[in-house]
Amino acid sequence: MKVAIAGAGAIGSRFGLMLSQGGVDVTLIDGWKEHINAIRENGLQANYNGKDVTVKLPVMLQAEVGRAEKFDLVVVFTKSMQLAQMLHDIQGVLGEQTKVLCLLNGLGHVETLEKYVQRDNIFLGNTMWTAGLTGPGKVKLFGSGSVELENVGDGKQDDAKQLAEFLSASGLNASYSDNILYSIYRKACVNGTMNCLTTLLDCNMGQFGATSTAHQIVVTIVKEFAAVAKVEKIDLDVDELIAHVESCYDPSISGHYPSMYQDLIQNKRKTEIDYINGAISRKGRKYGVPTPYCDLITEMIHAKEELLGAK
Ligand SMILES: NC(=O)C1=CN([C@@H]2O[C@H](COP(=O)(O)OP(=O)(O)OC[C@H]3O[C@@H](n4cnc5c(N)ncnc54)[C@H](OP(=O)(O)O)[C@@H]3O)[C@@H](O)[C@H]2O)C=CC1
Ligand SMILES: CC(C)(CO)C(=O)C(=O)O
Repeated sequence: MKVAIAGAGAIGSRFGLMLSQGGVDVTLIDGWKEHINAIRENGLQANYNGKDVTVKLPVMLQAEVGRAEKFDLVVVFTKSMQLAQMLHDIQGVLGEQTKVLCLLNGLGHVETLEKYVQRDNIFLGNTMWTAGLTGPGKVKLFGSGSVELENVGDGKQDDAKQLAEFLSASGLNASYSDNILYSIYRKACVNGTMNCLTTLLDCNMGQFGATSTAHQIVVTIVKEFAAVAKVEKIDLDVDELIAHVESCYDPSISGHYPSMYQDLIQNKRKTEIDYINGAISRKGRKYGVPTPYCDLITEMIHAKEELLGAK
């Protein structure tokens, strides 16, 4: 299977590396010139579970994708606000049969995907793998993770199951979910707590979890997500979700600085807050459900973006 990772930042690079080590023909596509040039010249350099590994992978600059050979599978891994542009730029390598798997954090990506990809070819999911960029062409990868995915098109369950098996063959620990909207909300609860709180408090997940107020803040935010999801007929199991969020304090991943922290604190880049807590605030307003913590967090992250001059 010929695979492209469209959006080969931190987590896209992890997937590229693991698939390549699993023997898959994988190409990285990204818009960041220095990053793509560094991988082209020196390979993708990873500190992978404490060992230095270099992997030679074909790369393409997003703006130069053109009409190269079609891929069988494209895994999109841009930031939420870059998704539409990426899908626009890679049209030339999407064939009639090309499956597009979206594992971005956040809510509302199907609407964007459907503007560029036929519904039958869209697969949606999320991942608990972690990754961090340490410079152009360089990533730090540790810990373990998982992927959950489902078909968006009717009757494409078998394709989704095969896709999960295909990813698992490279160690990505993927499974088919028959209720991916539930899983996406479940993952959004992790991002709606860990990502914004570590960013506002300038700490990693374990350090946040060790504070005396962590549990109460997590409980309140998860309850806001659950109240909004309920209006959409998705019944979140609040206790299980709190335990799931708090599994981020496990020593195997507690040292991770979430992707929002990497964006704003490390790289002074704008965040995905409007697709996470901001999405809950908007939905809450629409449905008449109060979401005071998500409202405040969204405003505070935007204020911090302004203070740090994020681009
Ligand atoms: N990192 C993680 O551990 C996880 C991330 N996710 C999700 O996956 C998606 C992708 O996230 P992630 O891989 O972290 O994103 P990254 O920020 O690492 O990469 C996304 C894009 O941002 C641009 N970019 C990143 N850093 C720089 C820089 N220093 N200078 C210039 N451009 C840069 C690049 O594209 P361009 O130049 O075109 O802007 C890159 O493709 C998001 O939805 C995220 O929430 C999900 C699970 C875990
Ligand atoms: C859950 C977590 C924190 C790591 O998978 C993540 O999704 C992120 O860093 O954005």
